[in-house]
Amino acid sequence: MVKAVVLGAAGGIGQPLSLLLKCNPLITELSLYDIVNTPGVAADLSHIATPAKVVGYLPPDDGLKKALTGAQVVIIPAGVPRKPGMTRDDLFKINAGIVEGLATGIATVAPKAFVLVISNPVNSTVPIVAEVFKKYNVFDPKRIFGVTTLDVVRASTFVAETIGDLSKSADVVVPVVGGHSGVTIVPLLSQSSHPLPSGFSGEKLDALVHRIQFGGDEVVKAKDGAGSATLSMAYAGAEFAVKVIKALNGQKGLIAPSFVHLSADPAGGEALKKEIGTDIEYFSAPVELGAEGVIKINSLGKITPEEKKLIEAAIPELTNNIQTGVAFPKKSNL
Ligand SMILES: NC(=O)c1ccc[n+]([C@@H]2O[C@H](COP(=O)([O-])OP(=O)(O)OC[C@H]3O[C@@H](n4cnc5c(N)ncnc54)[C@H](O)[C@@H]3O)[C@@H](O)[C@H]2O)c1
Ligand SMILES: O=C(O)C[C@H](O)C(=O)O
Repeated sequence: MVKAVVLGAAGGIGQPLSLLLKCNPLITELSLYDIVNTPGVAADLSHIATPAKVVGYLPPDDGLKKALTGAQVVIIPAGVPRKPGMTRDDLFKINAGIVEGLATGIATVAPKAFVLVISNPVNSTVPIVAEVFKKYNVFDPKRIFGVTTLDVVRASTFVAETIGDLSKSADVVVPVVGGHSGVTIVPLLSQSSHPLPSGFSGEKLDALVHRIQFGGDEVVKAKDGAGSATLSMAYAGAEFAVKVIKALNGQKGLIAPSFVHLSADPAGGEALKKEIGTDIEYFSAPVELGAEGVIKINSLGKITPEEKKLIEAAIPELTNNIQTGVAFPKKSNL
């Protein structure tokens, strides 16, 4: 019996994500919350012949509280998306307050739930959720995840394209670490389960790294003002959520990169901090999942000098994004 909740469920990501969750038989209750349209989305999904009972909630009559009551997994795709010319950081002004409000709801109603943050800028919104949870004395770093799975999905697809065999894309595994925006996205292509063609180096390799780092821009540009990635994000979000739910149900050996507070690791993430050469608070790294959340944060493994440079280049922006997120709830009156 698993109750999953989508906050922002009527949006571009929220609807297809809710569809994929409704299709997963591991979920028995699916609550959809948004400031608009959730009764319709829920009625529509509720006709699908799968186990989950779907209910839609709106803000009046304690809708958020009702949606969250008894939740084990809460996924947050609420917030505004980018338009061409914007960075993810440009979304902070609006999305920080939205995420803070929703995090307050979770901290007070379902403080033990696993929280999966999709709303951008992820490098800052995850620290906002953590700070709100600290405010309410319910912070458990093992249960708060920034969803960076879309970067992993893109890396698999683009590597399969490079190899010239898209049929392999679902099998290609490439760890992507760091954060979720531009240069903070660091694909460890040297660890790809499917090696790149021989001689694939220099400018070609740089171009592939760049495409993974800035894959979001491709979609924003193509959508031409109508938003950013929604369908691929729903796919990626459902993939990560299902892994978390399987771990919650006792399945062992599940590992996925996620942007987490490094104190989620029993050893405080000290080994990872040494590997990346900095005392940063949050980082996306492969985490081992268990019934209580993060069991441990894995080592990045053997990385090339070029990948080390990419990590070094990621740290200043990442540090800045994290500080912006950490500072936000302290300044707010919520
Ligand atoms: N982590 C990632 O990899 C990733 C990928 C794609 C998009 N995103 C981010 O996800 C967010 C959502 O993108 P989208 O395309 O679905 O946007 P969208 O505008 O289509 O949908 C957002 C939804 O959030 C709802 N919402 C706004 N305020 C709310 C509140 N206070 N409570 C509940 N719901 C609220 C809106 O009503 C809307 O339905 C954006 O911030 C986007 O940048 C992240
Ligand atoms: O690019 C965006 O703004 C959305 C998302 O973060 C993405 O990577 O597609």
